[in-house]
Amino acid sequence: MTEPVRVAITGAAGQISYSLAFRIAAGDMLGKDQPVILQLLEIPPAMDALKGVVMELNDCAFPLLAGIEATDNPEVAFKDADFALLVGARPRGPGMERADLLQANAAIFSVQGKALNDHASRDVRVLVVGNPANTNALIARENAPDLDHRQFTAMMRLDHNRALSQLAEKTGKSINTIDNMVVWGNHSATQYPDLHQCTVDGQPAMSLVDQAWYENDFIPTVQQRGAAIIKARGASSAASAASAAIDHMRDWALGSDGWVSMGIPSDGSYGVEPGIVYSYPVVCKNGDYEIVQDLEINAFSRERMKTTEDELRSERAAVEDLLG
Ligand SMILES: NC(=O)C1=CN([C@@H]2O[C@H](COP(=O)(O)OP(=O)(O)OC[C@H]3O[C@@H](n4cnc5c(N)ncnc54)[C@H](O)[C@@H]3O)[C@@H](O)[C@H]2O)C=CC1
Ligand SMILES: O=C([O-])CC(=O)C(=O)O
Repeated sequence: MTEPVRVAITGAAGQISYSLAFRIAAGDMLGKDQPVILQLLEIPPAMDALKGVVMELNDCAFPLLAGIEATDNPEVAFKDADFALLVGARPRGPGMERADLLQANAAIFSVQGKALNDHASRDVRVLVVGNPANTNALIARENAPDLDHRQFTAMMRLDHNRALSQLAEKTGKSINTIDNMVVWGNHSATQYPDLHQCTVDGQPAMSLVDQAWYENDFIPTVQQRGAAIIKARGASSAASAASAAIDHMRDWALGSDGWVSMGIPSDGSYGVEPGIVYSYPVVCKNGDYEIVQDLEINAFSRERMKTTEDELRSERAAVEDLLG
């Protein structure tokens, strides 16, 4: 029998986790032959609700679920964790931008970065979902000096999947026919979903759509999708966010089928300020990720990549005091 791995989830009694924890326990993230121990973190007022989640997880009788730890102590939740999904944070409501959550949520990620540094497996892979995800990942990482920067990533996969879905719908083709989708930058309204590298059924995507649809429909729809869901549902995306988190971690651990978008520490590729957590096209293999290099970037793309980079620089400046 394969040894179980430890998967920590924060905000475990929240909306996203209500989907996420069950899918991980079912084997959707790490495969149908990999047992998992779930280490669930909540804040004290939500511990009763978390008890209910644990009861339901048990009631599913998942064969791969080798244990559950429910706690309000980050040091316990992250102990020996191989994977950490940092979901717990306040979500935005109607009319807010994700950056409005910066002050409310930033402190959570400095505490959790320290706890990961001191207690997690030395190979822990961290995905930050709680918003504003990129800058929260930066805060967590800067508080974990003993871990490699590359172990801290932010979720851009929901944006990537939204872009795939919009393009599939527009072209009438299935998602499987689309390759080389890219979303650059911040998980915010400045993100830049880029179709210049993308193909549908082997044909350049930009030859299948007109520039007006690309600029005035596709880009803003993907950028504003989170707000559209909040307007429609009265609450932020939950099942689709959980699904994207599973995609992100699965690909990182087991390898991606082509390009995916991940928020990762910039190494200066494409002229982006080193250190900020910026979304790049990456290929995952052998448990690691590598930025897709040498793409041709036209003036239209360059301008948008810069706008979202500038936003990340100003978010970083706003939390300077929390950076370790
Ligand atoms: N990166 C992305 O693509 C997406 C990010 N999000 C973000 O994910 C976060 C969670 O969203 P939901 O699950 O819908 O919110 P929710 O409010 O339903 O759940 C959040 C949970 O986190 C818990 N929590 C708060 N502080 C905590 C702490 N210090 N430690 C552990 N748990 C803590 C709360 O008690 C609550 O149960 C929000 O910030 C939301 O904006 C949501 C969708 C997509
Ligand atoms: O929009 C929000 O606040 C939640 C989120 O990050 C998303 O759905 O992309």
